[in-house]
Amino acid sequence: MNTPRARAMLFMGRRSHQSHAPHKHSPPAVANDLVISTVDENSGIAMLTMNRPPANSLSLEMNEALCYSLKTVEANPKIQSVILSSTNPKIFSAGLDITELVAPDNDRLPRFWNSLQQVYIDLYGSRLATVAAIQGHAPAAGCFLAMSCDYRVMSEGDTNNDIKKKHVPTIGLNETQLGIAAPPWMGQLLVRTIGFRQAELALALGTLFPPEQALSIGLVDDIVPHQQVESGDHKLVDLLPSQIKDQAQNSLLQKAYTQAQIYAKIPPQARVASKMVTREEHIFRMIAKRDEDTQHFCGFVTQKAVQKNLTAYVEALKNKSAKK
Ligand SMILES: CC/C=C\C/C=C\CCC/C=C/CC(=O)SCCNC(=O)CCNC(=O)[C@H](O)C(C)(C)COP(=O)(O)OP(=O)(O)OC[C@H]1O[C@@H](n2cnc3c(N)ncnc32)[C@H](O)[C@@H]1OP(=O)(O)O
Repeated sequence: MNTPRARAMLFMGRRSHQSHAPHKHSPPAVANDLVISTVDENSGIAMLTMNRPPANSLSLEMNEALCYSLKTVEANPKIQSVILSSTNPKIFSAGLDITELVAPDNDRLPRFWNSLQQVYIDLYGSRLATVAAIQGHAPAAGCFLAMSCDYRVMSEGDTNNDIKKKHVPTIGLNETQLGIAAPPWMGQLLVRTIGFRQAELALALGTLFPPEQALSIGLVDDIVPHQQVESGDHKLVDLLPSQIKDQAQNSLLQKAYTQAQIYAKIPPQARVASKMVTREEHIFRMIAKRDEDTQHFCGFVTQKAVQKNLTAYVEALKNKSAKK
């Protein structure tokens, strides 16, 4: 697998194993509205908008929809950049769908984990320039999605004095707060993003960072004030479906779009080659340990003590939501 040809194919949007019979890790071709895809061939920019209410949590189907949408956009040679965003103004993604982990089905659990691994392989190794537009919370695997992109722009949130309207999003790998640990490849992604010591602290404490702190440690590349702008000055907004059009008229997506334009102007071969330099080793190391990682995950999650923690956590989430 780790040959020059396999490496090049990974980053050119094709997987070396796809030329053979369907591989057990290949996500099935799914088409649904869990991820809304908007493509503007004139600018070379596309947008994938996560649309799984209430929290864009990552279920098996959501992971498959993300991979499918990304691959479909990648197959269009006119597209060079993609923006990853959310239809929920307050949540980018709440991370793994915790209900997948509670009293799991023996057959579905490894398929679920494989689908998450595939999101990492496809997104972190995409030939496209990827920009995360983080409008709301991005805990755990929500943070992982953002870290798998090339650039992260985060909204400062609504710091309105009215406490009811106030909303400050946070981002980070908070797994230890749930009594679980981020898998090695996810934790390593944090190390690669913010450096060893900051990551060591953040992983142990399960820190969720508000936008300014996230910027200061390099977890995001830019933050923008929460504000509406009069109108989009780019064509992509005009193409968006009505359900996200209003939301798109904001400074966050404008900024993400500007960054996507900057990437789209770089000669693609050079941009992709430079991405390979920093990412291929990490991706291939994960692929080599993929089955081991799945076994470890399934063994860990099905432990009695872990099940007890997770059940209590889901209960607490539901109670909190019911009290609103
Ligand atoms: C060495 C170790 C090797 C292997 C390890 C093995 C295994 C470990 C696996 C580790 C990987 C973990 C990665 C993860 O992603 S774990 C998931 C972590 N996610 C969270 O902790 C986020 C939980 N959610 C929240 O904190 C809040 O919901 C949030 C801040 C995102 C938004 O808050 P808000 O107040 O706006 O909304 P809520 O009312 O809380 O929620 C709205 C509804 O959404 C449901 N919800 C929220 N999050 C999830 C989720 N992650 N999964 C499923 N459902 C979720 C919530 O229940 C509400 O639903 P309703 O009750 O209204 O129906």
